[in-house]
Amino acid sequence: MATTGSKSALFVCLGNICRSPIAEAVFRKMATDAGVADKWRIDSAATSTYEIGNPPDHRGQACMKKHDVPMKHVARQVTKDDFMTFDYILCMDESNMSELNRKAKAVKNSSAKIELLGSYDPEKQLIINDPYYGSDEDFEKVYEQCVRCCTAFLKMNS
Ligand SMILES: N#Cc1ccccc1-c1cc(NCCCN2CCCCC2)c2ccccc2n1
Repeated sequence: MATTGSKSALFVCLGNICRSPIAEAVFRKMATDAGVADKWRIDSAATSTYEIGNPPDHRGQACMKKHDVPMKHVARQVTKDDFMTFDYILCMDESNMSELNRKAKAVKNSSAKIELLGSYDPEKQLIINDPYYGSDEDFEKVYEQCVRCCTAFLKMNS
């Protein structure tokens, strides 16, 4: 019997051009491949205003093309509405977490569960580090961590 429950996940990082669009795209491909994409609202956002309106970083685009994962996103900053409408807000590091918790305090009825995406990693790599000043290798590590974490997160919510 088809379940009607729909769920929602917002992936967040500092600029929404490196880590969170990769996580969003990886999770969307997994949900699609599992035949449950229509049950999910999936998006990504930034804690900062640094890159609003920009596409994902070219190094991340190259990484995703290499792994045949479609990625199409325009950077945006997290909104008060996000805290009221998403079930999960999944972020990358402690700085994202503290910034999100600070923002959530200013939202009257914030209901989203704010968690580190890395808390789902079976290899226990809790933090997904910012690759902005890094190499293609660092983007590959972000991708591998997102695959492990999104696999576990989808399984837990299926
Ligand atoms: N900040 C920091 C930081 C610290 C350690 C490691 C990486 C970063 C870092 C720096 C970025 N943009 C350069 C500075 C931006 N300007 C900072 C001052 C206000 C005006 C904007 C990033 C942009 C997009 C995604 C991730 C980024 N991450």
